[in-house]
This record gives sequence, C-alpha cells and structure tokens, in this order.
Amino acid sequence: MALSGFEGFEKRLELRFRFFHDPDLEHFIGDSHMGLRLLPIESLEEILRAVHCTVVSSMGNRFFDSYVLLESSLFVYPTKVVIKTCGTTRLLKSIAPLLCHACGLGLELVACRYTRGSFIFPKSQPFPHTSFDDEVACLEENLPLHLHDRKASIMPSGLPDSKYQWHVFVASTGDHYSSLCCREIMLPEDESFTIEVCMTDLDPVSARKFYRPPGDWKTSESAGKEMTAATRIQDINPNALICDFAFDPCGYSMNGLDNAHYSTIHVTPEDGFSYASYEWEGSTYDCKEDIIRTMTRVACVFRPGNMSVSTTSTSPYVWRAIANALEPVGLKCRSYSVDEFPTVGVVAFHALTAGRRNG
Ligand SMILES: C[S@@+](CC[C@H](N)C(=O)[O-])C[C@H]1O[C@@H](n2cnc3c(N)ncnc32)[C@H](O)[C@@H]1O
Repeated sequence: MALSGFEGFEKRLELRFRFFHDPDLEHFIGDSHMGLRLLPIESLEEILRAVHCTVVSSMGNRFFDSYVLLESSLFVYPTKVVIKTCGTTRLLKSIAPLLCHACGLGLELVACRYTRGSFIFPKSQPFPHTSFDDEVACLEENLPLHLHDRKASIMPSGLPDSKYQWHVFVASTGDHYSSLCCREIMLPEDESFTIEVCMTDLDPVSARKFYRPPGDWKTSESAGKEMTAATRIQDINPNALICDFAFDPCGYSMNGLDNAHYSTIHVTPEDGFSYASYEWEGSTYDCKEDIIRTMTRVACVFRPGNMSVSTTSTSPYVWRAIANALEPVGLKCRSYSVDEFPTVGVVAFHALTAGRRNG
C-alpha cells in the first residue's frame, strides 16, 4: 500500500430538477415521463469520466435507474440524480456536464445538496476536495444564480479537530420542498428522508466476510450475491431488488431498489482503515415502521466501533428513531447536533461509539 489506504468515506451529491415552462418542450418530455432517465449511457459515462468513475453494473425499475460504480453508486430518477463516490474521485466535476445534459432534456436545476463525513486520509484528496472551504467555493461557482438560498455547515459546530464531522451544503430556489418533488413519484415528498450512515473500526469477524477466498473463480456478481447472503445484508430490506458486486481480493458494493426508494452499501474491510457505509432514501409515508428495524440490522451486520448517522428529513420521527434503534445494540450516542437547511428540512447528526463488543 502506498502512503495511505483506501478512502472509504464518500462524497454525495444530489441534484433536483424541474421541467422548463416551455409548453412544447414540457409536452414532449411529459409524454415520455422519463426526464433524466433518457440520458444515454454514453452521456452518463462522460459525466462519470470527469469524476474518475466507472460503471460496473446497473439495474432499473419503474421509478429509477441504479448504477454500481467501481467507486460507489449513481441513481438516476426522472428529475433527480444522486452520485456517491469514494476514494480520490472528483465528484464536484460532475456538476457542469450534468447541468448541460439536463438542460438538453428541458430540465433546470432547483436544488443541490452535497454531504460528506471527515476523510480518513484528507491529504490524499484532489482539489476541490482539499478542504470544505474549497468544496463550497467550487459549488458556489458551478451552481446557477437562481439557486439563491444557500447554506454550508459543519456539524457539530465548534469542534474543529473532531474526526467525526458532517459537512453539508444546500442550495435551492427557495421553493417549498413539495413543489420540487419528482412528479412521477406519487408519495408525499415532504415526508421523505435520507439516512446516511458511516461506520469505521468494523468488527474483524464481520469484515472478513467481505474478502474473497483466493482463486475462487467466481464472477464479481456471483461472489457479490454470496456476500449479500452470508453477511445477512439481504435481510436489511427483504423487499429490495439487489444489485451487488464483490471486489478482488476484498470489498463490496450493492444498490437496493424498493419501488421508488433506494438503499446502498459500500464496504472497505481492510484492517487499519475499515469502513462501511449504508444509505437509504425512503419516506415516512411507507417506511416509518421500518426505520428502527433497519438501523438495528445495519449495526448488527458490521458491528462497528464507531458509527455516525446523518438524517435529512422534515419529520422529527426520523431523527428521534436513531438513538432508540442503536442504543439497544450497544452503540452509545457521543454527540448529537441538529441544523436547519433551506428546502430539505432538518439535518440531524449522531456520532455513536460501541460501549464494548458483545461476543
Ligand atoms: C467497495 S469499494 C467502493 C468504495 C466504498 N465507498 C467503500 O468505502 O467501501 C472499496 C473496496 O474495494 C476494494 N477494491 C478492490 N479493487 C478495487 C478497485 N478497482 N476500485 C476500487 N476499490 C477496489 C478496496 O480496497 C476497498 O476495500
């Protein structure tokens, strides 16, 4: 290994769009109801090349398309894109080509959300990911002026040296969240939530399950399926369609598709910089009862020494459920902070530590 290990902590960018008000264009796009899903794979690959990412597999359903990348995941809805990338990728380089391709489809940007944890190897990051100030400057420069409602924050505030911080940047037109919804998704969008979980110091027995036996001759897809079953990842949401991928000699990624909701898991099991992430976009309209069960199952798959959970939601139920789910499995909340952001609602950030590993 060179100077540093693999940077597991991902950067996450979410862009939301709406159709232009040109009636002809709206009619044309409206007929297809596909919006950004009409982007050909060549255009997506061009966007991903700017970030230094490669698609390894894909799967779609009635609501959205999902791509597993060598460097995490991409989700494309008719009026929303989520890109999550790890390692030394340059995620913010995707903004300009994405806006250009969206414009060609009659879509204009209405909201942008960028989030990330604290890198394990910050000195290895390329510009503009060299610091949060550089990232915010790059976002400010690349976003159109009509996204005038902007806020950047590091949570919790006042702890500059903490290893566990959550970086959030939001920009929007200032419209209410529900008016920015993907119109193809009929669920009440103001009830939607995103849960982003980052875990380090994975239990060594759990981490070992993400190594392939030497010379197993399996494809990445079939080895991935075995890991999904052996680690009980498939039980986290038994209703999800799973697109999984095992790296060689170790590492794992999966995207889950459950109607309009996605989940995604990425695992770096190497000792010394072990990391796993879990992300879930859902709605309290139809997933509320699942939040506590899901969070408990995620903690039991990885048994991390440290876990951070960031929830973005307008519903207090979501962030209150986190500690209730995790304290019974031995994770103690070390710090907790909340902040409000334009359009998206409240971001709540929990940092938790395992009291001690149970046998
Ligand atoms: C699952 S991948 C994707 C990154 C994800 N965000 C994470 O943090 O785990 C990372 C893991 O796959 C391993 N790996 C093996 N070959 C790789 C490749 N060509 N590109 C990226 N990761 C690779 C890395 O060493 C690491 O354990």
